[in-house]
This record gives sequence, C-alpha cells and structure tokens, in this order.
Amino acid sequence: MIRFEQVGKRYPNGHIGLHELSFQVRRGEFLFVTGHSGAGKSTLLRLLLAMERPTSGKLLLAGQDLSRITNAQIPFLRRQIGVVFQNHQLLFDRTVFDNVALPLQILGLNKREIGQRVMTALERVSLKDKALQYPADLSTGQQQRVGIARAVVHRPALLLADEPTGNLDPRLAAEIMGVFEDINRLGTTVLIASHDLALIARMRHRMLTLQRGRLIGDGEASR
Ligand SMILES: Nc1ncnc2c1ncn2[C@@H]1O[C@H](COP(=O)(O)OP(=O)(O)OP(=O)(O)O)[C@@H](O)[C@H]1O
Repeated sequence: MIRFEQVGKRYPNGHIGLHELSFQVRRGEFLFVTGHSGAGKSTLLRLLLAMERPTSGKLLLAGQDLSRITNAQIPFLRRQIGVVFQNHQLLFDRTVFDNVALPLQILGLNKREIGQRVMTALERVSLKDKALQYPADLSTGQQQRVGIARAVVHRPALLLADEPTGNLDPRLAAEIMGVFEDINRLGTTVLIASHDLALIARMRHRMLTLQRGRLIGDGEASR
C-alpha cells in the first residue's frame, strides 16, 4: 500500500526533514510512527498527502508515484485517504451530522447516499444518537470521535492521524485508540503519528521510530 524507497525531504531553507527513508506498509496494517518533536513525523504525513514532495527517492501510495504526482491528480489521491488531527477542527456552528457529511458534499454525493454513509460512520464511532447535536454539546473524547467519523466517511483505504490523542487523558486516549483499531479491523490501513510511547507500548502494533529524520527502529512496540 505504501512504499518509501530512499525518500529524502530537504526544505527550501536547506533543512533536512527526512533522510533516505525506506520502509513498506501492507494493505490492512496498523502502525505507529513515533519520535521526538522535530523527528520528521509530520513531514512523513505531509509527503503521503502530497502536501510536500520528496526531494529524492521514490514514494508509492496505492501504486501511484507521489514523487511525480501532478496537482491535477491530488484530489483523486486524497479521496483514498482520511486524516485525523490533534484538534479535530470541527465546525461548531454545524451539527455532528453536518460535520461528518462535509467530505461527501464536496464529492457531490446525493442526499440519500450522504445520509446513509454519515449514519454508518457515526455508528462506527458509537455516536449515532448524537447526530443532531452540536460539537459544543459533546465531551472532548466524543468530539475526537466525530473527527474520526468525518475522516472515514468517504471510506478511504488509508487513515492517517497526527497526534490524535495529544489533548486527551490516558483513559480517553486508550478509548480513541480502540476506535482506530475497530476501523482497522474493517480493512482500513491505519498510520498514527504519536509520541505517547506508554500508550503505544500497550497496543502491540508495528512502530516506526524516527530520530532527526532517520528511521532508527521498525518493529512491534515492547512494554
Ligand atoms: N516547512 C519547513 N521548512 C523548513 N524546515 C521544516 C519545515 N517543516 C519542518 N521542518 C523541519 O523538519 C524537521 C522535521 O519536522 P516535523 O514537523 O516533520 O517533525 P515532527 O516529528 O512532526 O515534530 P512535532 O512532533 O513537533 O510535530 C524539523 O527539524 C523541522 O524544523
């Protein structure tokens, strides 16, 4: 599903975000990317979203070469990807339903299809009964779950998350990770950037460790 072949990213100011990174991710895998602040986690996610281009090497996502992708191809790439942010970026003047519906409205789906898919996505995160409420009426954990529902409503093959539990207490963080695992069980490849090593170690998934832009570890997180 994902293949990094000696991918390097040098920013225009000369700073090197990633050094010749090589690894592969199979379809349906669940993995973490960890490392200290500045290690290159966000750079890696931005490359996968084609928000940045590699400056060397080859990066393949679902058979598409992201080192050569044209701007016109980017919307098609993004349809295969869902993204969850640390601060879920919900619209507070819209209901939960409308927040989750947004990506489908952009894709131009009809109302009936949107209704069905939004309710399926809300069911996946156990928030079907909150559809008509507003984000401000929900707890922090529930708001993050709405963010996850919005990220998977268009049924992406790959779900990316950047510090999705950064603002949550340990109990809620574990609950949100459980939601990601549920989504993964249904077939979506999940890649989560996080520096919460204690939480990652409890989950026993594959973990890539970055240090100053280099891959220094690839294996199951140990307790
Ligand atoms: N647009 C940019 N221009 C120049 N340097 C950048 C740019 N974006 C990131 N960097 C540098 O590249 C390195 C990797 O940054 P990145 O944001 O990927 O780290 P990170 O692991 O996600 O850190 P954090 O956890 O703090 O978000 C850092 O040294 C950073 O300063």
